Amino acid sequence: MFKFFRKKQPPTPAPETKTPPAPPAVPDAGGWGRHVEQEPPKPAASELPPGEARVAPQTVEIPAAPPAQPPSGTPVSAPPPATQASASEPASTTPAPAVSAPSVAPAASTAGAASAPTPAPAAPPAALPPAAPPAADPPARASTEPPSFAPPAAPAPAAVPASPPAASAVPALPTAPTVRPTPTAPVTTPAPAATPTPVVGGKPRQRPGPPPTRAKFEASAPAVAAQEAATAAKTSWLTRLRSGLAKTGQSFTQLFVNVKVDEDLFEELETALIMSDAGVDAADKLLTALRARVRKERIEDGNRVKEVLRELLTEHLAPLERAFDLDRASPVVVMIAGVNGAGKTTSIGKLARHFQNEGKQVLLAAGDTFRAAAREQLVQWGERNSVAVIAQADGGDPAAVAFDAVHAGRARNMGVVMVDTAGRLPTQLHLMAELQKIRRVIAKADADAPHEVLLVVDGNTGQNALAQIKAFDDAIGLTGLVVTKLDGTAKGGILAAVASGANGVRPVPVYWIGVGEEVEDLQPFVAAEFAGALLGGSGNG
Ligand SMILES: Nc1nc2c(ncn2[C@@H]2O[C@H](COP(=O)(O)OP(=O)(O)OP(=O)(O)O)[C@@H](O)[C@H]2O)c(=O)[nH]1
Repeated sequence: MFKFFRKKQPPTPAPETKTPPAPPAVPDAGGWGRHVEQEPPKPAASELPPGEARVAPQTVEIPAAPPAQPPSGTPVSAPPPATQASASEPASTTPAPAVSAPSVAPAASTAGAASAPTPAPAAPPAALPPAAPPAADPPARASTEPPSFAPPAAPAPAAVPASPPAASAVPALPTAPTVRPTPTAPVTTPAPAATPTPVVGGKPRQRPGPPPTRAKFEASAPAVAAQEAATAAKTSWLTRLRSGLAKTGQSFTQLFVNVKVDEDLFEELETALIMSDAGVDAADKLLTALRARVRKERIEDGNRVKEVLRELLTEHLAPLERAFDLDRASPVVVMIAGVNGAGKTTSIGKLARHFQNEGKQVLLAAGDTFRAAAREQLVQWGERNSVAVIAQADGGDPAAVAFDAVHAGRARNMGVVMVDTAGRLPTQLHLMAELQKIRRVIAKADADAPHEVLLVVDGNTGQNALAQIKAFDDAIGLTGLVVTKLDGTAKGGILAAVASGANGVRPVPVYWIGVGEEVEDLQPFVAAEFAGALLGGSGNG
């Protein structure tokens, strides 16, 4: 199904009702290409009049798909759909006809046609009839919601268009052809959360308090095996973390080789800290404390100085370490923001897996309605993890998507709802206002939400990350950070700068750090591990 979704359609006759000129086809329909910074395809939500007359394409649910497609032509014997939808949504979604494979594939065609918001996409359909504006009156969306639940369509587009969602007046997501011969078997999405098969550890997190540990990323198994697996995973993670931060680590390591402990060493350490993006404030603070310890303990051994520095750095970073509480609400609504290409969507995909491993059911909201590839990317992650995705066609209103997703998440007793948003620079004020609107609208669906507002920061951006954190924090009140790409040219010291509140930044907790593109490359931030890796030492497990 997803293959079909991804299939790029020639930008031609697809959605007839869609007024806006279909943007040119995106050269990179694979969905993984980094997109260029661009203007939004529509007036930012914030710019719309209060009654916002844009017709939001109807929100649809792109159900979780089974990882492997059945061989085409093979009738899929309907595994009694324990799907999310069936579990939580009553009759309407599960019904017999079984065949309906709407939203998804069509989304492909829609996406295909409209999936080219590359340069400066067209304005939204001005002429289309107004639809329930989420901002003005979000609750109204609920009525239009019943996101059609679609069993994954077979890849090959065939002739049988399935019944489309509700509103056909809206360009919405068309229907999905399906190949299946027998209408009996809803090739149903293997209910993700309900059936914690491959991915899931199954047991809810017993979290209160303790610092994050790696063990949780291991699937549950017999105790011993799980323990071993956890140990192996941890070792592997530390190795990756160290290798990600190797550049900085080496520069510190060299300083301590056969070194005489004197003022020259402190000066070199100060330079190394500043070069690592730790900033002057953090460097001063750390070295002042280090000098004091060296004096007090009469340390003359370079390795011991390094150990002490690691302890001090750990203490310095500790306030940023915080366990992510998955049990505080149901669902925990997580809004994710960041500049373009920071790694938001990828991180959401990884986190979805991690949360599943914690025994939580996850629902994703494709709130990046600006870049078609972003939605496809999210759907792909959803497919991998058997997680449903709430989406709209291109040009949809991200706030509406967020609203619908939170609403659906509550109705279905999801554990976590993660809302992706389009990348934006803090200087794009109208887009920052749009982000604020998304946050407000989420709160209309659930007064306590979003429970977490995370900023994804590319670790390679160095000191510029501080400006990003401050701007996003001012705009939407961050509750946490995800720092990605620490495996690249990142120097890692930026976290020390955050911890020291450099440049007026609030020391926002760092929930996760990423050192690669694989799921296991995103792990909870643990101050001691990070300090060890940054200094090129053996890190503290
Ligand atoms: N090396 C490395 N690459 C990463 C990491 N996290 C994300 N990426 C890659 O960064 C690229 C951009 O990631 P996305 O998730 O698309 O970023 P985004 O913030 O959603 O992008 P926009 O939607 O354009 O704003 C992708 O190629 C990811 O695979 C990481 O920790 N390390």
